[in-house]
Amino acid sequence: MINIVVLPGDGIGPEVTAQAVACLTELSAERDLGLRFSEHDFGGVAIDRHGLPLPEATLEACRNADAVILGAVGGDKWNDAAERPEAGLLKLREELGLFANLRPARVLEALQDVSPLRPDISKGADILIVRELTSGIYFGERSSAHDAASDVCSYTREEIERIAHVAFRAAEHRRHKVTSVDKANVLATSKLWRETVTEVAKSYPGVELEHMYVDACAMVLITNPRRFDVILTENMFGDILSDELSVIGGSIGLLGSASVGSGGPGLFEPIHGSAPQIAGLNVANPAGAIASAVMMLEELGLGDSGRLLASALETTLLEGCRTSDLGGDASCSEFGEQVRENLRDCLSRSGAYRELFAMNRGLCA
Ligand SMILES: NC(=O)C1=CN([C@@H]2O[C@H](COP(=O)(O)OP(=O)(O)OC[C@H]3O[C@@H](n4cnc5c(N)ncnc54)[C@H](O)[C@@H]3O)[C@@H](O)[C@H]2O)C=CC1
Ligand SMILES: CC(C)CC(=O)C(=O)O
Ligand SMILES: [Mg+2]
Repeated sequence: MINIVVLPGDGIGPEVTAQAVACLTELSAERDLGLRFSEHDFGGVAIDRHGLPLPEATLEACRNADAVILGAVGGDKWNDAAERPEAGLLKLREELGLFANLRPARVLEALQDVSPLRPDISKGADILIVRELTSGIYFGERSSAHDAASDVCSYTREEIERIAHVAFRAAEHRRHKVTSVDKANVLATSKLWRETVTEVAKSYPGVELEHMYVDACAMVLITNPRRFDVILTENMFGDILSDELSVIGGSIGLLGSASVGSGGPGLFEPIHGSAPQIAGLNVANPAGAIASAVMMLEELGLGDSGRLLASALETTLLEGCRTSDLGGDASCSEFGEQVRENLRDCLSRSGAYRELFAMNRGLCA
């Protein structure tokens, strides 16, 4: 049995996670994966029901899980809460030791027409952002008085080393290039970042390292995205750059992510937020949540099943099924149902192949 905790969260979170979980449920039944799901309160909905965004029971369930699926949290409704929903998310990432956030993005041929960039600029762009997730300014001390406020940004060498290793290892399986993004012309943390990444790079002679300032990177992402393979960066820069990157491929609704770290359960969530303006309308794009489910299957060692789901998702987009963020009129649930339809197709073809291989093996024995 594989125990998956589902945290639907707020806004469009429940709508998109429902589609991802429905895909996984079908896949699990067909391939006998033994996935078992349990839902828990998290974010604004947990503030309403329990007075805080990350109740102890939810945290305990996550700690005991094999993987955690999250929708998104937050919304203006909780602006004045003692602890905001987003604070619960930071705490969950920290408690689970999830220091590495992997955010892959590709410009799919099927969606080239919705990329805001000219095809000669964006065609074939394929980038992995490796974002440090449990340190930096989001985790530093905060102070706030009537006329002044401060947020402290700090990094240790060890925190930079471990995330740098993740990026270099990923690049070894991709196109062998890491662009480390910082603001080392100004920030002390960035100077340490650059020095440490340069040192770590020596252990990966087959991977090219370049350094780039974050302001320049924001510009190059939209003028020449194909020059990037793996982008390695700190927490806040990675948060901002990944939203920018998502638009190159058509919509923020497309991107999934995996947060992993110290060997416990990973957290799998789309990169977008709770999009309160479109919540409850059944129009959100669930592709990012489904892409996160694909990453979860890979992380659980179920890569074959992950590839089937990825293929069903890509076929759905190829067929022209699109939610409104991509200029289409499919609803969130219609898009999810189409992915499942294509998944059934992939499953029956993979079943036929399995039978054929078994027959071949029999013939060759
Ligand atoms: N991981 C998380 O739980 C995150 C939570 N948030 C929270 O979400 C709330 C809203 O934040 P925003 O800045 O508005 O960011 P957002 O990502 O929720 O929305 C930005 C824009 O993208 C659109 N959008 C987002 N996801 C979409 C989808 N799946 N399909 C179609 N359109 C989509 C929204 O309608 C909006 O126009 C805030 O409370 C914020 O703190 C923001 C980012 C991540
Ligand atoms: C609470 C925020 C840091 C969430 C967010 O924007 C993200 O992780 O992308
Ligand atoms: Mg973000």
